[in-house]
Amino acid sequence: MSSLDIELAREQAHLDRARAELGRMREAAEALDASRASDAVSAEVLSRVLARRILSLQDDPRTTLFFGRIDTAPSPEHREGETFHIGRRHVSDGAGDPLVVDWRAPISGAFYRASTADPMGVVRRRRFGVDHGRLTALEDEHLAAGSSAGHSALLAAEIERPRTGPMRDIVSTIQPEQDEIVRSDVATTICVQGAPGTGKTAVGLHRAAWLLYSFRERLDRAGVLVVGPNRAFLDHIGAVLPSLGEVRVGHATIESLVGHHARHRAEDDTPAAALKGDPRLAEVLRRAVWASVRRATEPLIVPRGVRKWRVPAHEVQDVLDELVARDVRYEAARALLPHRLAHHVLLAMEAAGDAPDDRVQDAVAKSAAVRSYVAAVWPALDPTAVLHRLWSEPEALAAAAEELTAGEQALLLWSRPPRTKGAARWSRADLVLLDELADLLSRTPSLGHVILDEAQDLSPMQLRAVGRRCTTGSATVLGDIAQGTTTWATGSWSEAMSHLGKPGHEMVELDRGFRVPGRVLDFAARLLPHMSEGLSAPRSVRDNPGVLTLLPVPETTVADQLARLLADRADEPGSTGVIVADADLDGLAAALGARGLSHGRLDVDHGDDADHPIQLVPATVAKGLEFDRVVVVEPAAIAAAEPDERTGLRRLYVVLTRAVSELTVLHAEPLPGPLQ
Ligand SMILES: Nc1ncnc2c1ncn2[C@@H]1O[C@H](COP(=O)(O)OP(=O)(O)OP(=O)(O)O)[C@@H](O)[C@H]1O
Repeated sequence: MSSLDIELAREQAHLDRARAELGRMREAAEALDASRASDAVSAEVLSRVLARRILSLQDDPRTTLFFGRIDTAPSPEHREGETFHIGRRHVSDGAGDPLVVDWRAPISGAFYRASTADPMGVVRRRRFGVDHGRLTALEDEHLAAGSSAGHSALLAAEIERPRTGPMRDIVSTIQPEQDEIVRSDVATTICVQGAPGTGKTAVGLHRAAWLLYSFRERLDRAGVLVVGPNRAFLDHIGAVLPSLGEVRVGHATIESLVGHHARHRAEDDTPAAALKGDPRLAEVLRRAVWASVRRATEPLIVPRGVRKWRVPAHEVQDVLDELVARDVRYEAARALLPHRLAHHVLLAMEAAGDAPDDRVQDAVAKSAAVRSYVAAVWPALDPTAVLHRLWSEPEALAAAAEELTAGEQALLLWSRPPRTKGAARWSRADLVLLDELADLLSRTPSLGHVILDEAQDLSPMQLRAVGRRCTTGSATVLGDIAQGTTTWATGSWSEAMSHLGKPGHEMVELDRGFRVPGRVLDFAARLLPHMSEGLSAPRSVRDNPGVLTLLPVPETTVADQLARLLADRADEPGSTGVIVADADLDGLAAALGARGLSHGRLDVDHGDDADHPIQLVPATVAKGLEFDRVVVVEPAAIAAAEPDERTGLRRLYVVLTRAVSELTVLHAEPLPGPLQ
């Protein structure tokens, strides 16, 4: 046996012991009896906590309990130094001593960040190779000052591994620059700009897991939410947090976030959609809501018994003015109004020599006279009624929209207004405005933390919708200006962050690409100078330079060529994505079906499906996804489907950067200029 084998056997013995102790921890949790709690409610809570704990103590035989280890330098307390095994969860022995420490524990930070330049008290970092739950290899890095940083074959193998099925966690190979983001303080809002495949999504998800571990009580209560561009993307990333033991993080698209006020049943044309996303609309809506508070022109008259009490209109107006000037929501102020008015009635009673008490004030506040007066001067509103009026009545819109030109107002008005708010066909952009209105009426509750992915595509009004869900919490905002494919995509992060309501954020850039191999990335980067100014070309850290094939074919043979290409690769491991202009998807799906090629479809509401190694992907759904092999069919058609040239090239940049090992570009039309 070599010394390496002996060491590996020792580590395997440690793993076996850790597994046994995890079993003991699970049995101990199973033996706890929730029914012993002092009352039924506590018993219910306790049994839920126990069930969760038992679940978290399950051992997954496919993985090991640890993937790394650090040895610390000797210290006065530990003359031999200490050893920590780093894994997905904490495991301790019967005496409470740790056998495995959670990757999120403070001590584990050194596993990810220690370097020869700054060893952080670590003398050796060990990584393990793993196969089917057993240790198969180990690799040591000596970090004592002066030694040179080595190349990690295990790290490289992890980065190079073929991709199948949904996204996996990267917990064993988080890079130092990524770890800094993951472990940023809970109060910090971070914006991460990064080229395709630099690990933004991975970092955001690991940050969520780290935050929940480090601030469990606060964040469990307040909630953590991941917001992504579409369902296919959420399905692609949806397994990462559960695999890290975090099952209580919500995942939402912008549409699902704002979609509870009404259903989306219509599409705006691009200029109207862009205008509805414009931040000036926030002021228009605010004015429309507060314009509903009328002037008090009549006195308030409250009959009680044989007497009638009177509050003059100017006194009522003072009450209204005071409530409007307070920084509270419309409905909250409305709820205060009856008592304020009743107070003035009481003052009138006292002035007349009566001595009314609190019960009288309550009764007056609830009286029919006060209620109908309040309904007249401060009417109850609902978001759909306000927006229905704005889009139907030119005068109402003009009164609220002084910052919009007449032409802009005309864009917003319905040509044939629906008779009632219930009959309105709301667009996606309308739903965001309805959400803004709902918040003007009653404050949206804030979550503890929001992870916002592909944030570059959000309109200012959408950013506000996300921002109001983390007013008292913090956010991690991930995106790439170069991948902005909406006409309202942001050109500046500081602007986007101010719409989100987080101007005091930290800005970080990731520039090491883990997905796309060098050849493919260089090809896609040719588009950059034609898309936006000042975007630096991304760098691939992949060992594999990748395969890039440009395949011009006669138009009539595109489907045949594609079918042949896919059939040739059918036995190779890993996933294949065929990315095609949305309008061509049905035709191509039928053509592949007719040629006997089984495939899945990643339409907007259909995520990763491991049963189908070949997926047909509409170009507008490809963002954020990745496949081992990608075939991009007819780039010119993909670019031409967008409303302008710049957006077309950006869409192309997104689809060309989805491949992990091989990109084939199949085209009958000439390639767009920069790619020729
Ligand atoms: N430290 C790492 N170790 C191993 N793999 C990594 C690491 N960081 C990122 N990856 C892998 O690189 C790929 C790209 O990561 P991710 O999807 O998070 O990038 P992204 O920046 O969000 O890309 P895009 O902008 O295209 O959406 C994923 O397969 C991810 O697992």
